[in-house]
Amino acid sequence: MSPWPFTPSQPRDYSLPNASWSSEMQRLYEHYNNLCEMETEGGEKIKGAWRRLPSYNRSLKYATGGQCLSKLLQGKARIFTRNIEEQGAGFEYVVFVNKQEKTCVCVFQAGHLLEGPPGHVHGGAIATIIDSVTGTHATYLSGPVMTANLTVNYRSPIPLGSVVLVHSSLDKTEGRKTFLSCQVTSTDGSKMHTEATGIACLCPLVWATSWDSDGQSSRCGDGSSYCSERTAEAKQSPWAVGVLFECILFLNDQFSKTFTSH
Ligand SMILES: CCCCCCCCCCCCCC(=O)SCCNC(=O)CCNC(=O)[C@H](O)C(C)(C)COP(=O)(O)OP(=O)(O)OC[C@H]1O[C@@H](n2cnc3c(N)ncnc32)[C@H](O)[C@@H]1OP(=O)(O)O
Repeated sequence: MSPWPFTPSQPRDYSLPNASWSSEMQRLYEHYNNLCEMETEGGEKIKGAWRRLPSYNRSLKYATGGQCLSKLLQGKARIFTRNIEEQGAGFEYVVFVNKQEKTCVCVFQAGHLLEGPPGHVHGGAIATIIDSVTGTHATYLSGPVMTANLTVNYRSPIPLGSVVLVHSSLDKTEGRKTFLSCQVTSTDGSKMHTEATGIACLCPLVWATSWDSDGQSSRCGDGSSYCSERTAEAKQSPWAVGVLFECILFLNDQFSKTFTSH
């Protein structure tokens, strides 16, 4: 690892396969990944309806130029679902979105550190993956959001180590609010594990950016007019605002350390 924080490099994408993925996880990854690209009759490769979204371990890495800055400014902060170093021990997941249908699916393998009831996944961990998937989906559709409401109904326990599908769909948008429904099911769809609804609210301060139709760069999706206005603002200064925000957090952190050490 370079000691110099400004060395440009690609951030690690945690949604790519690793050795801990079970054959079922790998199979579903390949299934949805194949839907991201289609072959025409002439053998030409074209984009399919689905996109795989990258996943990083620090929020600033999603912003333009954030890879360098995150090393300097985000200190020890980590995205909750990506903070367990051991592969396969925590949240292993990959998110795909379908822009046309405004749906999203996450293939989720729950590791042994997520235990709640013996041999089964903790309810808080289930709510966490639901919040992450609906939050990611709403960000893709509307722009950077905060979860305002999440209502979860647990229908049947999820065995530790198993692979499940987390489906998120858009119910409606209303001003700054994006209403989503979510179901966690077995991979063959025969068992309902969890159902949830959520309301995501566009952030008052647009400090980060979302993915474009390739699921890669930093632009808002085709959300409401509010979102379009925000997109225009975000395009002008997406990471300048982010840097300012992060600087405030960083200085705040440093001041806190100084005061608590005396
Ligand atoms: C982003 C790029 C990075 C991507 C990383 C992706 C990977 C990670 C993804 C991880 C994702 C993880 C995600 C996370 O974990 S986010 C962390 C958990 N969430 C929070 O901490 C949010 C805390 N709450 C707030 O900050 C504010 O309350 C918000 C911002 C939500 C609204 O406060 P704000 O002062 O701005 O606006 P407002 O009060 O005028 O309300 C606006 C509208 O919303 C309606 N309303 C408000 N609350 C509720 C409610 N409870 N039920 C129903 N409706 C509600 C309200 O009536 C109004 O409606 P209307 O009057 O306009 O009709």
